[in-house]
Amino acid sequence: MAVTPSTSLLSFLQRLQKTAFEAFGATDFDPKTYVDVPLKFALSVTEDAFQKLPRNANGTVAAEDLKRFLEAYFGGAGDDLVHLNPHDFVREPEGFLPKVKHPKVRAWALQVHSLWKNLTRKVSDAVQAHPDLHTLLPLPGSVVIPGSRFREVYYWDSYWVIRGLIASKMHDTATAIVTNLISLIEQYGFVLNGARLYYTNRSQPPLLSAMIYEIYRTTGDEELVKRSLPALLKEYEFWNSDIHKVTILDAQGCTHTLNRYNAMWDKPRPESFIKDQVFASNFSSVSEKQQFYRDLASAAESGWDFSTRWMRNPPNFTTLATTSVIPVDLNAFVLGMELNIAFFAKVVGDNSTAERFLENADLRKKAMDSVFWNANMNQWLDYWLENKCEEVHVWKNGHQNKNVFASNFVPLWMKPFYSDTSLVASVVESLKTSDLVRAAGVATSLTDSGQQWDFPNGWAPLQHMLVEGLLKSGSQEARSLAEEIAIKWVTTNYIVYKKTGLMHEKLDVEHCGEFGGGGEYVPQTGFGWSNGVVLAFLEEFGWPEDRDIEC
Ligand SMILES: OC[C@H]1O[C@H](O[C@H]2O[C@H](CO)[C@@H](O)[C@H](O)[C@H]2O)[C@H](O)[C@@H](O)[C@@H]1O
Repeated sequence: MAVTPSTSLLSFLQRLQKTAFEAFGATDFDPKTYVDVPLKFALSVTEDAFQKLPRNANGTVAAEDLKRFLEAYFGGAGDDLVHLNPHDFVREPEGFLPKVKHPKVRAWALQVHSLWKNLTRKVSDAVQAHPDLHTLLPLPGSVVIPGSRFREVYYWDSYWVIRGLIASKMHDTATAIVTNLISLIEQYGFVLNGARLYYTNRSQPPLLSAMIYEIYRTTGDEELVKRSLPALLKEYEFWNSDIHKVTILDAQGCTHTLNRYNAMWDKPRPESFIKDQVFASNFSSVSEKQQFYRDLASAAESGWDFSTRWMRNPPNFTTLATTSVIPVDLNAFVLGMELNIAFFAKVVGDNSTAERFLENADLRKKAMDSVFWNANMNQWLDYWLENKCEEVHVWKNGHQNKNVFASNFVPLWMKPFYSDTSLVASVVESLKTSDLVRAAGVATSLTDSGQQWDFPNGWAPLQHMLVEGLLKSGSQEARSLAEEIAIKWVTTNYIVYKKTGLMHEKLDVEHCGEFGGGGEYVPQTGFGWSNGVVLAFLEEFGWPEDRDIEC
């Protein structure tokens, strides 16, 4: 199985992380900080000084000594990404959110819009000059980061950041993000989870073609389409290579090819090294540990890190088996990629590529109908593989995951599904009665596991995909449900912002006006995709003067 080699810089920073954990203790400890800090001197010099630190009998370093060492030998985490004033930012762009009439909501939307200034960064010249001293990867253009501990650009977050930037009329900043992601494909063959050395072993939900589609739809930038197409074809190969590909023989005897998440990593994630090792200590053999680490990193590749969606026996975390799941949403995203590539190929006049990708999309649609669709629940369900090593898996009814997740409705975001009127009617009914739609938005799942991609958390990207899918269907009932969800989501973001002065990464959809929690790090603020989705919803639905905004 493919594994990306580790580097001596990462191995050293992992040792530093462990030493810091022992010296400073668990309270307020964020392991990611210690793999993000830039080195001031060559690795050999830094390692040498680290070796010479005084240690007590059990090998730990005193907190004061470690603090002094950190100050002398490292910059601050995030110092190597410098703030940048986006040149296309204006305080109130012409034509900004024309349907938002309520003065309070409009004033808040302008504040959210102004957050792009806080979140826009450029990789410092120091990284370009000495990449060996940084885990941050050099990028050609400006980026928009999610915020707080997420101080680098992320793949799928960027889609919703771009949707917000488009509402903010910041097309150049949006294009610069795409240019960076394309440069990652050129160098690594795929878009990384994020632009850090420790993310080079995995991707994230593939939405680059959707970003380019949205920018093209707004700007008509054919040049962008032309230079993106080769990179998209390369990315498509990555997702359809052996590690991500699964073949299924369905109940009618037809063979289908679908995709799964599968990170090229079988060690603890450097950014969460200690926690991963503690969980892996439940396994005795090396191969079991390696498989568990691969499944952890693959859950990170899915963007849903972590969730009962990937557990054989939820909520037991050590039963995580992401690579044994064929995920509904991933295949919907790849279907979208196929349609977008076909569209772009037409734009540049490459008709044979367009034809080929329309055929691929058609085959994937059939595969999704056959493997995921559950006509009793009127949802698309993830499929659990019995034995991952089989060349061809024989489809079995009992292997669909009957638990309800927001991802079970993501195919509705894609044209072949939202344009089927009778299908839409049954899916809308299913979503309404699913229990997912709560006081403040759509829940991620119905299981309160303590993991962040589960109940009661609601995430901006999930709200947006469902709302947009419902809207695009054109059905009146679907539109009403879309508007109901969007109003709930905007309201809870507004109230939380008024209470805390911040935009949050995830929200508690059971309680309007509360932010979310759970998972392996403290709740983060900033926050790229939340800002993007609020602006996109306000652009679409507006906010009338006579509608109060309260929980
Ligand atoms: O450090 C732990 C994990 O954090 C990231 O995941 C979460 O934040 C991302 C940025 O907003 C988001 O894209 C992802 O959906 C979140 O779950 C990171 O992507 C993981 O790889 C990392 O292990």
